[in-house]
Amino acid sequence: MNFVEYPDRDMLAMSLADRIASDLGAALRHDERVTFCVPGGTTPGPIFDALTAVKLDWDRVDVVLNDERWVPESSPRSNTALLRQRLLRGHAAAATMLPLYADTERPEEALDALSEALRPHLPINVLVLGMGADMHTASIFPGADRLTEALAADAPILLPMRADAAAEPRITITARYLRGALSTHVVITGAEKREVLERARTLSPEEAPIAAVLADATVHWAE
Ligand SMILES: O=C(O)[C@H](O)[C@@H](O)[C@H](O)[C@H](O)COP(=O)(O)O
Repeated sequence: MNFVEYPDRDMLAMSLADRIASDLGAALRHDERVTFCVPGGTTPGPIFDALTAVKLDWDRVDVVLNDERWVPESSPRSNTALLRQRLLRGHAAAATMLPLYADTERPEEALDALSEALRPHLPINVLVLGMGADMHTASIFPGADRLTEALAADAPILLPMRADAAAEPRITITARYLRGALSTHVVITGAEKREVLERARTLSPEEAPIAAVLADATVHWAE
């Protein structure tokens, strides 16, 4: 694991956006289409804002979320809506969003269709992940109902996930396919998450799901 510390959150957002742009640019030189997988939640907004100003062949980039809350796009908790509002704008408006939500009551009903839509876009070229203070990443939560399956070496691409810490059912890319990414950046802010991340390094993925992806990751942190 590499750890990079920034003087403040603005610097983190600008520097990480540069780094992501350079990873995407390198991938675009090799591949006709490139998969860029990003977190929802509150941390990545400023990084998305910075990326919208970057000139790239965005029309060859497919963007997909790490995970989604099973809520319609009209909900303030929709990560899909966050992507539309903060990432798919400016230059990045030319990118294609791969769906991680469908208008069904339960994620189980849409699982096969969403998995098949994602399959041709794997492996992920550039992966950005967040982490919760409980050490979850994507929607792989400690204590979640399908945690062991989501961490398994033979896991499917996507799994539905329910956990006490998650307000609604979720759908998540499993650890196997997150670990398959060609470049991985974890973005965290604040003193608490830094301590939590250090502790996670000493724990198993069952206890600390973020530990499943740290080996090849660069962690980006600002107070
Ligand atoms: O849908 C989500 O919530 C995310 O994809 C999730 O994995 C997120 O990255 C962490 O929960 C951190 O969230 P914050 O950035 O809001 O702390």
